[in-house]
Amino acid sequence: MTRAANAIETRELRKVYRGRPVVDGLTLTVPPGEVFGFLGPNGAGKSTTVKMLLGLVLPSGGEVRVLGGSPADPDIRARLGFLPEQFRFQTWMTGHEFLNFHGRLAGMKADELRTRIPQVLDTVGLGGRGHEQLGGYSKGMLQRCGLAGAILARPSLVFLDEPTSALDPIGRVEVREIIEQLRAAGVAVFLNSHLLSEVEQVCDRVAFVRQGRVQTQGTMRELMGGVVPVEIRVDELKPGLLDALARLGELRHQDTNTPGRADVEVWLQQEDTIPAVAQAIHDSGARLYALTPRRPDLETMFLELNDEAGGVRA
Ligand SMILES: Nc1ncnc2c1ncn2[C@@H]1O[C@H](COP(=O)(O)OP(=O)(O)OP(=O)(O)O)[C@@H](O)[C@H]1O
Repeated sequence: MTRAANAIETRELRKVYRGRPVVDGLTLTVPPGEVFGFLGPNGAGKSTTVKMLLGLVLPSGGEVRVLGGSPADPDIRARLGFLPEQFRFQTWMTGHEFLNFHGRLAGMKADELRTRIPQVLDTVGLGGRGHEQLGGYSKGMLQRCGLAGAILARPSLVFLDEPTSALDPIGRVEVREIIEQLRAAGVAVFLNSHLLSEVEQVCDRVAFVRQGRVQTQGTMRELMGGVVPVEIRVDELKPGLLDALARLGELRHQDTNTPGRADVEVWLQQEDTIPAVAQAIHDSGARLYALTPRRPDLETMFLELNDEAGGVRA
């Protein structure tokens, strides 16, 4: 372990429920101050992993360290923030009381909370609403309040589980800005979200997990480097054209439902193959109307990985 401890380190982490491994040898490293996206299909073991990282669930095997120590250590726990996906609030409390309660549980002093609570309410866009009862908050306001609770005690590592699921587009942008601020302040963020475009915009690195194992992880650039989807529109699929395209890349989609028009999507391994695609179309005698390389995005990557693994869900 280096002196500047990683925010998260797991090695061969396992959790077995009723004889079935749901986290199955998961190895991850998240350096301090990094925004890390944790992605995977439903049932992949993401929440179970987060619970082990927070010390809420005991691993069946392997190692887990957060902020250089054990998540069971109260001093380490005091430096963790957590916004669960399904939060339950005491509806009779005001926003301010809720934060005060959580702040006291985290060991914060009354003096500090008096200045810190209005600050975090402002940060999450609830400035001036702290005196209202949570029972009267909208879903989005509750989620904002939960986020305020997660960052209240100035944690070094924050877990955000679907932090924008209840928010409108403006709220989503605001949460992204809060995540950027956390990064700038050196706080590591472990983000679990099905909104891939959101993850793409904010994360330094992502890991794809499937059936309890990390399938791939890397920076956005590393992950996106591998494949170039190209959309092609021709007047008709002349004989041999599909075969020729299949030799150049992987055919992912075709649509010949509209008379006088055929759409094909082919995934190439490298940009340099694009001229050969144009040549193959020309050689087939088809008329070319569009040849559009798409910048690969996380969604493409996600679907590709899911397909490779057989697309079976846990
Ligand atoms: N306490 C438990 N007892 C038994 N099985 C469990 C328990 N918690 C989770 N599981 C099982 O472990 C598997 C992984 O669940 P987990 O909630 O970690 O997945 P996830 O990746 O977070 O899914 P989602 O994206 O749907 O939230 C699922 O098959 C689930 O049924």
